[in-house]
This record gives sequence, structure tokens and C-alpha cells, in this order.
Amino acid sequence: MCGGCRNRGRCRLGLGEITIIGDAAHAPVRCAPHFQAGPNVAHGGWTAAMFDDIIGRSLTQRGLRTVTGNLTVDFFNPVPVGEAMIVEVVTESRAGRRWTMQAMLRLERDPSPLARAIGVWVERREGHFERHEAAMRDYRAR
Ligand SMILES: CCCCCCCC/C=C\CCCCCCCC(=O)SCCNC(=O)CCNC(=O)[C@H](O)C(C)(C)COP(=O)(O)OP(=O)(O)OC[C@H]1O[C@@H](n2cnc3c(N)ncnc32)[C@H](O)[C@@H]1OP(=O)(O)O
Repeated sequence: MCGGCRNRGRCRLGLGEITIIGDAAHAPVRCAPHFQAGPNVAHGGWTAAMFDDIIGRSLTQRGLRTVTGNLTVDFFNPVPVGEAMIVEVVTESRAGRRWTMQAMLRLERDPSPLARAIGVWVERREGHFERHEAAMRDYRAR
């Protein structure tokens, strides 16, 4: 679970446990009603956040310490609210610290993709968060 929900013990985005199979992964997801945009349709931001979290956590579960470098989402069809869905993640390629990842969102019992994400995750250098904290301390002291 990411830092925003860890203390609550429940993912507010509605994302389930990730199963890793080699360099691929899958997870059950369900858009919570408070992310509704159009009638019974998920906000596109939910879909993007869901992909970001599932892909990032799948890499964390594989023992990689990464952050999202970029993320592109294609929205093929409206994403329903409250419906059981599956996300499937594949590793496209790796070059040095850069991992190119792709993921698809679909209904649990239908193979057609509702949305697709492609993006680059970058392995963090040692001290990544400490450098960020120090930069913010300097900024606030200005
Ligand atoms: C929030 C962190 C999550 C970690 C969780 C830890 C606990 C785990 C527990 C629970 C899991 C929860 C999981 C949640 C998942 C959510 C994931 C997120 O939302 S991550 C937050 C949003 N992303 C950022 O904040 C990055 C901000 N950007 C940066 O910090 C830097 O730009 C960084 C680290 C990406 C690169 O900086 P450099 O100084 O380390 O390295 P340089 O030399 O610039 O880049 C290294 C390589 O990466 C490429 N690169 C850099 N930025 C790129 C980009 N935007 N797109 C493509 N490639 C990029 C470069 O071209 C270079 O490639 P070449 O080595 O030369 O081949």
C-alpha cells in the first residue's frame, strides 16, 4: 500500500493485492464511488493513479526501488465505477536504470482493454527522498 493509505489499512483507490509472475504482474481493482466523473464512469485521474500505483508497486514487490518518470494513458472505453476489473502489467524493456512498463485495464470477465498505460520507471539513486527533504528545507528557509 502507498504512504497515503498505509496507516488506514485500506487502499482508498480500491486496488487489491498484486501477484507477480516473472517480470509480469496482475491485480484486481475496483473504482470506488467517490472517483465517479460522468454517471457511473470513473474519473480519468483515477485510472491514471491506479496504473501508477499498480505498476510502481509491482516493481517494488520485485525488489526494485523506482519512481515514475513518465506515464501515458490511452482511454479506449468508459471505465465503470464499482465493477470488478483486472490490471495486467508487463515489462517492455530495461535500459540501465530505466524500466519501460505497459499495463492494461479490463473487466474481470471480458478480455477487451478499457485503458492502457505505458511509462518509464527510474530506479532511485541512494538518498533520493533525503535529497528531496533537504531541498524543501532550503526552499522553506528562503
Ligand atoms: C513516491 C515514491 C514511491 C516510492 C515508494 C517507496 C516505498 C514503497 C512502498 C509502497 C509502494 C508505493 C508505490 C507507489 C507508486 C507511485 C509511484 C509514484 O508516484 S513515484 C512519484 C512520482 N515521480 C517522481 O516523483 C519522480 C520525480 N523525478 C525524479 O526524482 C528524477 O527526475 C528521477 C529520479 C526520475 C531521475 O533523476 P536522477 O537524478 O536520479 O537521474 P537522471 O540522470 O536524471 O535519470 C536517470 C535515467 O532515467 C532517465 N529519465 C529521467 N527522467 C525520465 C523521464 N521523465 N522519462 C524517461 N526517462 C527518464 C534519464 O534519461 C536517465 O537515463 P540514462 O541512465 O541516461 O539511460
